[in-house]
Amino acid sequence: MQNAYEYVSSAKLPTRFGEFRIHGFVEASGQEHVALTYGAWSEDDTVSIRIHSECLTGDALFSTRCDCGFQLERALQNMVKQGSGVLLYLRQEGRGIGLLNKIRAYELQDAGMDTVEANEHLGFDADLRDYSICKTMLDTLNVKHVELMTNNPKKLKALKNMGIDVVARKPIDHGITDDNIRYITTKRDKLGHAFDPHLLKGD
Ligand SMILES: Nc1nc2c(ncn2[C@@H]2O[C@H](COP(=O)(O)OP(=O)(O)OP(=O)(O)O)[C@@H](O)[C@H]2O)c(=O)[nH]1
Repeated sequence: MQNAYEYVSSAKLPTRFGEFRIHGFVEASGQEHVALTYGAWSEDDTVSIRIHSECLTGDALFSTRCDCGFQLERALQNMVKQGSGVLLYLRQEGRGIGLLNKIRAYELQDAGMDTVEANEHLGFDADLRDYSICKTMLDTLNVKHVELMTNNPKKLKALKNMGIDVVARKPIDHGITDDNIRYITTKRDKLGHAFDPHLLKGD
């Protein structure tokens, strides 16, 4: 493989929400990522996108410890409702520390630490994610102008730094539960996420 990131192949992906296409990408390290697309656009259009980092527990195992699964579902539903959109699904589990380290971090959180303290106790930064593959993915999918579904300012900054025109941010305040309210307020207070204060009034 000559480039740091490469497109591999695409196929139909029917889902419970509608029929998407799935596009595979690989890093030089061998790490695999996927994008889902719904509908069609041209280069001048602003496309609604979600960049979502892997969360096996939330996305596939129905966990309510975090808001990940709720946001993933809402993002796909939004794309279908709007008639088009792109999901960049990045395989950087646990904000980059990996699945088993996330479970170690959960054990520390069960004993009283917050999500940032737990990462740091394990010797990791609070957030180890890298968004550089998004440029290859968006270029391959002919997306130049985006509306990003996120509450995370780091994702907006990363896209702008790689030359993507971020036209707007669309909040994705979905899936706040009693189980994840501390996780969400810690994201707001320590990681800089934007949340509608009305949704967090009970914290
Ligand atoms: N280390 C760690 N990672 C977690 C924890 N809970 C969830 N995660 C991970 O956090 C990441 C959340 O990713 P996203 O949903 O893309 O993004 P976000 O930073 O919350 O930003 P939004 O776009 O606003 O949702 C996933 O990789 C999850 O696996 C936790 O307690 N500790």
